[in-house]
Amino acid sequence: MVTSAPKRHRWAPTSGEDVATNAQECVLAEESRGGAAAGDTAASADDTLPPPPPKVPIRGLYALTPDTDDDEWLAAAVAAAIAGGASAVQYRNKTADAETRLRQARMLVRVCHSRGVPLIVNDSVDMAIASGAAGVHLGRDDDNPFEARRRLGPDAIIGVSCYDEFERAERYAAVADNLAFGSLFGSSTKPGAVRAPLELLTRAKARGWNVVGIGGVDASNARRAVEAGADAVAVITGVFGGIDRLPNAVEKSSVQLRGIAFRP
Ligand SMILES: Cc1ncc(COP(=O)(O)OP(=O)(O)O)c(N)n1
Ligand SMILES: Cc1nc(C(=O)O)sc1CCOP(=O)(O)O
Ligand SMILES: [Mg+2]
Repeated sequence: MVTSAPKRHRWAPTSGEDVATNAQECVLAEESRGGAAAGDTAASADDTLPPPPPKVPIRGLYALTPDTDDDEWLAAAVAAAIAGGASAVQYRNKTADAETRLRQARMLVRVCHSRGVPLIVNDSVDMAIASGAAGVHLGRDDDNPFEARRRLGPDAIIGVSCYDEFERAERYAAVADNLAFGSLFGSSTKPGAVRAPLELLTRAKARGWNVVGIGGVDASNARRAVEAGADAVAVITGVFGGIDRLPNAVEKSSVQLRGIAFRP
């Protein structure tokens, strides 16, 4: 289901100050060097993709991308989220066509894996395989998690959406690496999403699962999710914001959220 219109970002640097952000410098410098991210913002002749980092449980800040057709902004914003402390990134785009999604997923594989951060693809095992992603996130309308494990193997990260249903978590706990509950708070990305009580996080944590909280998480409420038991908070708006959020602002929101969400 389409949940939001694609966003155009008019972030391209127009002044020296705008350029002077870590993430933009990183992407632009790598482009000018012809380095790891050079082929990331445009079609690359080099098809080699960096492999995922070794699999570890997702903890702290898990950044999910907003819908956009602006590849340059997306690469810079994701690099900024990682510079700010995101420990995993999910490529989620509910409005782009398949060609755009594959191009963007492969681009983000380069951005993320070259920085030691896993890139998870939303919804589709095929897309995860085709893009060289570290794993996939599956909801109730997506591929079956058991089939996904069979196809992707033990090293892939598989996340499963559980909404407000503890029974769903019990069904998939054996095959999933992480189980997501939400929407914890009111979400502008998914305003109609069912609300999940924080207490579900506590129950899930007590079972020893890797627990992800999602939905309307921002710096004002992330602590409640973590105190209830979330190992990680999955965030779109609270990290990437609305249209035109500059990469340095993405980095700042990531620093703040990571500081709240990461338990040493
Ligand atoms: C970490 C995480 N949790 C939940 C979701 C939602 O998945 P789903 O219900 O399949 O909805 P869409 O994201 O596909 O609209 C998620 N993507 N990631
Ligand atoms: C993608 C998604 N899944 C949800 C769930 O409840 O399963 S809530 C949600 C939206 C998350 O975006 P934001 O951080 O902008 O609220
Ligand atoms: Mg889905």
